[in-house]
Amino acid sequence: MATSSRQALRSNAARFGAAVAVGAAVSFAFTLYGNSKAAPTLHADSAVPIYGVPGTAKERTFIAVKPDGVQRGLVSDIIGRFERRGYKLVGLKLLVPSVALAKEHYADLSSKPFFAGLVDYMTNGKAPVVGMVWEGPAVIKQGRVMLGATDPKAAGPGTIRGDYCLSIGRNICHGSDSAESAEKEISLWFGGRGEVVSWASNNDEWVVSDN
Ligand SMILES: Nc1ncnc2c1ncn2[C@@H]1O[C@H](COP(=O)(O)OP(=O)(O)OP(=O)(O)O)[C@@H](O)[C@H]1O
Repeated sequence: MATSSRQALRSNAARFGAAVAVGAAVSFAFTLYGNSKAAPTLHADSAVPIYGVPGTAKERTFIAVKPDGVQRGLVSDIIGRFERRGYKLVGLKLLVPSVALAKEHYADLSSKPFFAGLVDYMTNGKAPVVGMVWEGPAVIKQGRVMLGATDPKAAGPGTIRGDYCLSIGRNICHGSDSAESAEKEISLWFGGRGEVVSWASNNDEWVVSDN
């Protein structure tokens, strides 16, 4: 990883740590001087940006089941794999993306010969897209590992694409490939107020604790 990326992660983590400390202090003061009801679990860490904090347990990534995955009834399998791994679902929506959204999402591929077909396949409404935000340690990198290689013919068995696909043009899913992509894509697909929900899982103690 480049030094600048490491510094960015450290500074993100430091900012997150500071936000948590402030949140804890406010919560403590509330317990002492406010009414005695426990603080709600939802939005307990509302200081976290919707795209999460890379390099921490609050790292987030954008995962999508593309129209072929929805049409083929693979949504529950893909969600199930992330849930069983221990990742936390913090955003979920079903939509036919607009042409503008698909073009912005795939902007880096705009000069490719398959771009027009890719945008049409994502937006023509023959099936919707399921957009998701998943949270947990190293979820950006591990999400890509779980999806498998972009070209399913190179994807290993046990990966989503290795198990279910044959063609690069019908590879059923998408996952952010870096912290920068995750920030861009989560903001693009889940920019609306309240569309990403921070919540405390009762499993955290059993899944993400390092003792
Ligand atoms: N040669 C190709 N022919 C047709 N479609 C392609 C081709 N290469 C890529 N695509 C489509 O464009 C998508 C984005 O390609 P990209 O190179 O960004 O790979 P990726 O980041 O692994 O894929 P994704 O962004 O979907 O996770 C691919 O998932 C695939 O659907």
